[in-house]
Amino acid sequence: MNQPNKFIISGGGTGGHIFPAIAIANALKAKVENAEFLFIGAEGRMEMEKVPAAGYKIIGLPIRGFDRKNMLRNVKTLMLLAKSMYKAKKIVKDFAPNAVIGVGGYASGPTLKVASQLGIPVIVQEQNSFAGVTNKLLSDKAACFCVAYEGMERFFPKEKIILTGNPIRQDLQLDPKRKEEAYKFFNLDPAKKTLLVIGGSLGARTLNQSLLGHLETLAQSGIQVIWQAGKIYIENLRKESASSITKDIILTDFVARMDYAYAIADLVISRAGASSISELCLLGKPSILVPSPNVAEDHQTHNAMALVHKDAAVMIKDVDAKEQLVPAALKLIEDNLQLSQLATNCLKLAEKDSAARIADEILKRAK
Ligand SMILES: CC(=O)N[C@H]1[C@@H](OP(=O)(O)OP(=O)(O)OC[C@H]2O[C@@H](n3ccc(=O)[nH]c3=O)[C@H](O)[C@@H]2O)O[C@H](CO)[C@@H](O)[C@@H]1O
Repeated sequence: MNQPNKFIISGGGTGGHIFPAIAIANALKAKVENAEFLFIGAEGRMEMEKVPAAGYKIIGLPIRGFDRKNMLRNVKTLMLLAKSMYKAKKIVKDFAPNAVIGVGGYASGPTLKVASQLGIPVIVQEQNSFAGVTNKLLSDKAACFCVAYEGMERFFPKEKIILTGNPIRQDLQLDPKRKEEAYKFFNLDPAKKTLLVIGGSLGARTLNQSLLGHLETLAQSGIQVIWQAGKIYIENLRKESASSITKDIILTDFVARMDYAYAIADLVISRAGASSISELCLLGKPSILVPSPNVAEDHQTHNAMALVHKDAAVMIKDVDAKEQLVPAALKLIEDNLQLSQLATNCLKLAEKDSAARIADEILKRAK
């Protein structure tokens, strides 16, 4: 019997949906000879850039989110939704995949809906402890839901849930050679401690303001910092921080080589997005988590608390960050005992081989 080898993967919007999608494709590629992939994303969103950079083809739908405040704008949004459904149907029919995988985000709604209408098996991967709107709407259509947290039967039928963990990019694995390369890559000093600051895939205003307010202290602390500010914040931040940025502070909009950044990080300050948390656990990185208050049902606090309860991370609330974050980080990064306890405890929470396990579930259900 021929092995299923054609897959559509749909979703995106932020790195938290896109990178798991790429990890799933890579895992399928490792298992399936002559595998063919097509990604379906939303026009103008991050996936249209990141997916081709990972070597996969993507087509964009003209879809966008509903605006709760501006009803007039939603008339246009409805028209775009109809257009997206039509376009998705044509793409799915033409490509004729053996399975369609949804990772959350606007584009996965129409794609998964038309796939299920066409009788193609649909598999959903939900990264968070709280299900996204699109994924919830698919609860009766999908063949299974690969999830990362317990208790997801609040959102999906119990018999369809499989606890796989979040698929993490394989290229993040640490090795000593990579560490050496990483110091060179960032032009940083192996003799100094390194603090990595990551505001999720888009950057985080609160983290930026917290660092900006303590820049002098940071510059004089003797540690070095990789500071990911986010595409929308970087320009202003460069202006505001110019006089205090030393060669020990690397300010960037986005870290393309997260493998290098993690490799040399003694401590990570991070938002509590699902993939960020899974990566910190898999790599055993001590962290201070500052959950975003701007996400559905405060799910980042739930994500963070799963670690805090096991003494596997420190949490600082968004409202306290400006005052407490930098002093807490400077204290923790010098406390080798606490750093190593946090590292050991978060390693215990890692779900290994998630991408390969999800690929197996997809292959079991593909037509
Ligand atoms: C504000 C918002 O809506 N956040 C959501 C979004 O987060 P967000 O898109 O920030 O996603 P995650 O924290 O889950 O993942 C971020 C990913 O981007 C990568 N990365 C990040 C920064 C960088 O400079 N370079 C880089 O490669 C990280 O290594 C990681 O793989 O999706 C997540 C998964 O559904 C949710 O849990 C978050 O609540």
